[in-house]
Order: sequence, then structure tokens, then C-alpha cells
Amino acid sequence: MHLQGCVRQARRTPRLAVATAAAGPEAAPQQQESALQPFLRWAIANGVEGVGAADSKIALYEGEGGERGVVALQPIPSGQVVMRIPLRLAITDQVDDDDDADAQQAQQAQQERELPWSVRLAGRLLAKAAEGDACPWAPYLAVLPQQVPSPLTAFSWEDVQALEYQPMLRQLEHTTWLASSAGQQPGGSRFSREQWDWALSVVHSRTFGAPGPAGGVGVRMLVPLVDMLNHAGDFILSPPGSSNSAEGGPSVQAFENVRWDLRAPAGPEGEWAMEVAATRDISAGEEVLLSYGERGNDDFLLHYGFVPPRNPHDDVTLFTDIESAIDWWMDTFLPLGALPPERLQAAINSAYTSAEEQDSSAMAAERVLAAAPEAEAEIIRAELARIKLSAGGMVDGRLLAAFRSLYEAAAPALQQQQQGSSSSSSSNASSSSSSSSNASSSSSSSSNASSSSSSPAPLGGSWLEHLRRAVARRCQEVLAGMATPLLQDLERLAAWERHSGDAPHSWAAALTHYAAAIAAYEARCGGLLGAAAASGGSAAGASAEMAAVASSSGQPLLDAGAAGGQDAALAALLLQQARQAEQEQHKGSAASGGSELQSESSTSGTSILPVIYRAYKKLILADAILLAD
Ligand SMILES: C[S@@+](CC[C@H](N)C(=O)[O-])C[C@H]1O[C@@H](n2cnc3c(N)ncnc32)[C@H](O)[C@@H]1O
Repeated sequence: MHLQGCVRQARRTPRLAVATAAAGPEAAPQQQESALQPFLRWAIANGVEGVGAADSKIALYEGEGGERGVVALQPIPSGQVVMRIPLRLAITDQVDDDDDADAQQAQQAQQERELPWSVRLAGRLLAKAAEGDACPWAPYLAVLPQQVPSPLTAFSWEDVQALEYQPMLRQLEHTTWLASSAGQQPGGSRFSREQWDWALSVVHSRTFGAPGPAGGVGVRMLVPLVDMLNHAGDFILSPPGSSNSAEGGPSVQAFENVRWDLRAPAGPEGEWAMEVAATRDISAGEEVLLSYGERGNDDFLLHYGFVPPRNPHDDVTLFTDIESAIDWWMDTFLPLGALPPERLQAAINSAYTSAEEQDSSAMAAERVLAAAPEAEAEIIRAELARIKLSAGGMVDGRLLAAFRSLYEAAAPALQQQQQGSSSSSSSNASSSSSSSSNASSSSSSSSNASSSSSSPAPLGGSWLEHLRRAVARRCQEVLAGMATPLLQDLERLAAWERHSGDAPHSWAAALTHYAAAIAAYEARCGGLLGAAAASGGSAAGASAEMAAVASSSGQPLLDAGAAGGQDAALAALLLQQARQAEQEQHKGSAASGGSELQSESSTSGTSILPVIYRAYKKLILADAILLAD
């Protein structure tokens, strides 16, 4: 099993098998040569600097479990170049313009350009592998992993289902489709589906992107040796549950210790190279680690097959685009006929305009999209359209602008209506509030939601309060759409953490924090939660109860929920999930004879990776809900 992030070096060092370029007579006679040694000799013979020679400061290592990486053999001062690789050794996805090409070759080149980059590069890799020992890259191909532990190649059906998060499942579907369609391109059927799966998972987990002239990525490259560096990137230091309540976001530390740069030829005889240099002093024995970039966990899991601990760049998609966010807002908050049609249209227009004004990257994105093949442009467009909530609690500015605009357009009319209704009979008030609870309905009918039979949710007393509440409400819906309870995941992960003796994710601390948050809620509003649990225990039920209590205690509807509404709904959801989990665990433990680890696997039947992945999503959602209170 791979050690992750900042704790890698502490566990790995004693199990090192460091590869040098020495071979044959110079190597110890009884020692079997690993594929890394011929690879190093090939690299040195082809002009790679920094590794393999007697005075090298770094070496490749291979752990007992097969994990590999790069380790410092001596102290390396910040700024020092640790390896240099001529780019003629890279396998790239570049399609060169050839002035002498005939019409058929020109057409083939054009077809290649239109393929997604990963299919193009995977095709190059497979073509080289098919050359066997005659291929100039053979020693490099021999050290590529047989299998990348990514969902595409290594997940069972149960593992995929256990991810529970729809945007990830859709991405996985797309990657699977890519692999199945790769064989259908001209010449693609030379290789089997398994070969395409392998090649695609290799290129997705080892490719470097050189910046293109129009921005974005220009050329993609597999660069031997640099692709042996493992990842350590930004890490949230703040304890679980406190990260997004801190001023200015969570406290984050970067754990990589090198970076890569492309170097242009120094003179007419020179050549392009990739250089890796230390970004801080590195001690002897420390693992040399690169950041793979500020990516969310979706990318890490889908393409690299692991989930980095406490990643501040993880996020949750709240809406697929701003249009569905605006539709959802109207469905959720706007009663039928609250605004005359022309004012409603003006509010919608102004929400779109405010969202667009926030989209500062739109022009740069258009340039990148114009340069990308259509199949890729579509994916980038969909990705850019998504409205996300980050692990640090930051919400997409387009959403905030659109919701503020809608709130400002609707609040005066709603306030007036509610003042009117609060001066009418109390039974009237309580019946309108008792159905204000569609917390777990899904977004996205296309028109003014007021067509739905349930009453809208309260707006909140100020736009800021409204924004917090609207985001929290959406988070509840997304959380409720995930099948297993957060606390069950945290319990399983904390047990796994105890068992593995490795705690970079801090699951035990997360379990303590979130279990306490629910207990605190119960202490405050236990009766209400009890009622919600007894009546089926849904978040919607809890919201309805909260609204009923708020109205019957005479609070105006616009402020209903200000005292604990979101917290109440979340706590009800968590509590209900925890109870279900407890029941299932009892069943599982009875069936398995009661041992902790046995009962864990019998309740889930899946590996730990999807559980880690989904637990991080749930924590982002739970934090936003708790913060809104
Ligand atoms: C660019 S390669 C790095 C070299 C790789 N370890 C090898 O043996 O060839 C990326 C792969 O290394 C592994 N990896 C890199 N960083 C990791 C980390 N922090 N935790 C777990 N696995 C990691 C993953 O399998 C990933 O797909």
C-alpha cells in the first residue's frame, strides 16, 4: 500500500531498495537486476543527468510492496537542479505539420489532431510497445506500471457504486467510453480493449503538459524518470471541521520539495530539456516529491488511483451549470405568482448578467477552447460550467452573484407578502410553513418552481444570511443523495486508520469532531430530533418540524430557521444515517462473529479507496451546512 502525502518519507525509508545504473560484473553477483537498472543505463546513455552515476544526489527506490519513487541520497540545497532530461526522450502527442505529406497522410494527421489527447498519446505508446525490443524506448516501456490502480482498470463494480457521487460516476462513464471508443478510431483495432485501458491509464497518470501558445496545455508528454516522482502537494493543516470557519480560509502547507521546468536550447547545438530542481532544502533519505497540481480528488482518483490526504483543492459540484442553479433557486424560494411575469424575467436576466460578470476566466477559456479538438472542448466547457463548493468553503462567485441578484429582486415582494400573512391567522402561518421542507428534493425543473405543490423555503433576513442558507440547503440535498452516512464512513475510516497505523487523513479526529457536533445539537434540540427520527427521520421531516416550531413560536417566516435550521436539518440527517448504520453494523457484526474489521468489510463489501473519496465530499458538504447555522 502506498504511503501518502507528507508522511511518505517516515514510513518508506527502512524498506529501500535503491537502484543504481551498475550492472553485470559490477553488480553484486547474487543480486537480481530489477528493470530499473537497465532503464537507468538507457537514461544515462541518452544524456539524462542527475541519477544513476556514482555521485548522484538522488536514486530510484523500489519498496517491498512494489511502490516506487525517487529518494535523496545526500542533502540537496534549495534551488539545485536534481535531474535533467533531454526532451527528445519524451513520448509526445504532437502531430507535426509535414509539408511533404501526400493527401492521405495529411488526412490521417488531421484525424489524429481531432482525437482526445489521451487517446492520441496512448496510441503512440501502444505503437512503441508493439515494436518490442527493437523500440528505442524499450527500457523505459519495461518500467511502466503493469496496472495503474485507477477506477478504470482496478475498481470492481461495487467499488464504482461505492463512490456515491454522481459527477464522479459521470466522469468515470466518460473515461470508460473513451477507452471503448479508442479502438474504433482508424487503426485503433490493432490493439485490444485491455491494451487501450492500460495505455490510457498510464498516460493519464504520468503525463506532463507543456503550456500552449493560446494558454492551456499545448503538448502532452511522457517524460522518462521525471514520471517516477510521486506526489505531495497542498495539505490542510487545520483540524477537521475547523478549516472553513477560519478567517481567510484553512491553514494550508505545501509538501512538495521539487518543481519541473522546461528549458529552451542554450545555443545552436543545444536541445530542449526538462529540469527538476529543489524548491527547499531536502535531507538525505527524504523522498523527492513533486506536486501534480492543484487538482480536486476526482482527478486524483480517476487518473492517478489515489486520494491525497486533506486536499484543499477538492470540491463538490452543487450544480451542473448556472442555469440549473437559477432554476433551483426559483423552485426552492419563489412562490407562484410572487413576482409579475415581467419582473420575474428581469430578475432572471439580471441573475445571468451578474453571474457572467463574475466569470473573469471566460475570455481566456474561450481561447483555449478554440484551440482544442471539439471532443475535448465539450468536456472542458462542461467542467467550466460546473458550480462548485471548495474544501475551504469557497463557493463559485457566479452562484453568489446570481443568488444575490435573485434575492434582491424577490425579497421586497416576499417580505410584503409575509408581513401580510403573519398578520392573518396563526393556523394559516403554520400551514404554509409546515411544507417548507423540500430539503431533499432535487433541483432543476426548468421553470419557476412555484409550480411545485410545496411552499417555498424561507429566504433569510439578509442577503448574506440567505446565501449561506441557500448553499447549505443545496448541500443538504447533495448529501442526502449519497447512500451511506457520513458517520458510518468516518467510523470505518478511523478503524482502518488505527489498523494501518498511518494517519495523514486524520479520520479519528474527524469522527470525534462530527460525532460531537451531532451530540451538541441533540443536547440543544433533542426533542425535535427525536420527533424527526420517530417520524421517519428524514432531513425534510426535520426541516418541517423546525419551520413548524418557528412559526408556532411567532417568528416571521423570513427568519424561520435562523436559530439552528440548517444545523437541525443536517443533524437530523446525520443522526438518521448513524442509526441506520448502527442497525446495519449490528446485522453485519452478528453475521461475521463481531470482529471490528470483519464487520466493517461485511457491511460494505468494498475497498477503502471509494470510502476515503466519498467521505471527503461529505465533509465539504457537512462543513458548509454547519457553517450556515
Ligand atoms: C507519475 S507516477 C509516479 C511513479 C510511480 N510511483 C511508479 O511507480 O511508477 C504516478 C503514480 O504513482 C502513484 N502515486 C504517486 N503519488 C502518490 C501518493 N502521494 N500516494 C499514493 N500513490 C501515489 C500512483 O499510483 C500514481 O498513479
